[in-house]
Amino acid sequence: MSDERVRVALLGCGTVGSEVTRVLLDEADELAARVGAPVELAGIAVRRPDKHPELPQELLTNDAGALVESDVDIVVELIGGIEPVRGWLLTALRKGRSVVTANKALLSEHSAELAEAADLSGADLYYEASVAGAIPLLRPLRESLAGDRITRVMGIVNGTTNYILSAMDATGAGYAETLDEASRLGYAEADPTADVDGYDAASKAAILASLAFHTRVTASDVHREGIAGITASDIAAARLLNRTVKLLAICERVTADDGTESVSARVHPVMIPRSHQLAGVNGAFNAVYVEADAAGELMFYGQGAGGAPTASAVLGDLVAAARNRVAGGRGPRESAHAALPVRPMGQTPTRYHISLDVADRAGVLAQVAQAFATHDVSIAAVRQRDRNSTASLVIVTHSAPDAALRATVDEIGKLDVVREVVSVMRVEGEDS
Ligand SMILES: NC(=O)c1ccc[n+]([C@@H]2O[C@H](COP(=O)([O-])OP(=O)(O)OC[C@H]3O[C@@H](n4cnc5c(N)ncnc54)[C@H](O)[C@@H]3O)[C@@H](O)[C@H]2O)c1
Ligand SMILES: N[C@@H](CCO)C(=O)O
Ligand code: NA
Repeated sequence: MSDERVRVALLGCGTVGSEVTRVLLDEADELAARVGAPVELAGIAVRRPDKHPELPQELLTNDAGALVESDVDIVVELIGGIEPVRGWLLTALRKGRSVVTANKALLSEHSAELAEAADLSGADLYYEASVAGAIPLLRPLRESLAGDRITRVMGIVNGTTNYILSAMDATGAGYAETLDEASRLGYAEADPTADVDGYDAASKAAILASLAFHTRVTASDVHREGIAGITASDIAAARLLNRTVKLLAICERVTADDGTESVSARVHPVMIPRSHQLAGVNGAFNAVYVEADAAGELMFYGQGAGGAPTASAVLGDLVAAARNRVAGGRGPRESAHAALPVRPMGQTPTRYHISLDVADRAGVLAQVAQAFATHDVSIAAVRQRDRNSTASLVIVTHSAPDAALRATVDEIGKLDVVREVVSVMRVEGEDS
């Protein structure tokens, strides 16, 4: 074992940081054996040192900037958000300190400048915990699949919304009470609207698309819809079709007829059949499918949120960065050489489920069908149920550009014969 110590600065000691601290202090010998040198916690930046009587007081500081500037080898950032963290991590990387972070908000907007700073100094930048918590997913994309051609990455990447949707589906539980419970369990972001409105999942989709397609994709490139608009009617409509509702991140390599390639990245609620493997992913669990030319279909499943699971991914990165310090060498650099354009959502092929209450009289179905024909949207299935003077129509379309599907829904909503558009949602997967 090397005598040289690997000195670690920890920024933030909340849900994830406290678990990382516990392992660093309690498992120091084990970590040293794995790294090949002692891993020393040089300091912990917290907002209020007096609020942390449980931590070794000599390690605490409220000056994260000074800790980053001090004589450390690796900075582990578990504060979250963009500023002031971005400045601290750029400083760390420029000074040659390796960075380990769980901060998807920052990476999905600023990974290019962080990667460039890391390249200039030869430091490592690791962020496995930023997507799908404990699940090893970024390392497989960056390393194991580096020789393959990935065509699709699709999955459940937000534990908070999955927890809420699972509860709504299973028990009809209310939205607010379920969100409170997700926060209490440590799944939700400091501002849970980041989860509920899909920002967190969109950040993760940007990171996944960037790695899968060797292209810089930022969160603002990702089409984003959250779950705040999901109603009991949507859940009931899904149930009638033997489907359930999940918030999915979908990243695809799209090849046009002329062979040119682009990237589509989106986050939105989706109805999937109950027989679909993602339908059985409940609570704060995440699951991500990866499709690649040679590997075929791969599935990654596990705990996507929570202090201990996320700390597992952080510590794995910390060991990797520490090993590089001891043995020399670097982890994988940013790979963005493909630089594919991002396809706008309107041009992305999707399929819709539309549930309507319509007047129960002759010619209604023809008017509704005409709206689909006008926008060149082909219908895959129609189901009608009568209720007194109203009929309920459930329509599932074939794949069409999302803009055409939206225009169809708008037009249907304006028809006199349509009493109510009960539920509109995209669908994935075939009914068995
Ligand atoms: N909780 C999870 O399940 C989870 C999972 C994956 C990734 N993440 C990410 O991990 C990071 C941390 O998440 P968390 O859940 O532990 O958040 P948290 O809010 O529990 O912890 C963040 C801590 O940082 C502290 N902090 C804020 N400003 C500070 C400053 N200037 N100096 C020092 N400390 C400061 C806060 O007081 C808080 O204790 C975020 O980027 C989050 O997105 C969290
Ligand atoms: N708030 C995030 C934490 C994990 O990144 C979630 O609910 O999935
Ligand atoms: Na992960």
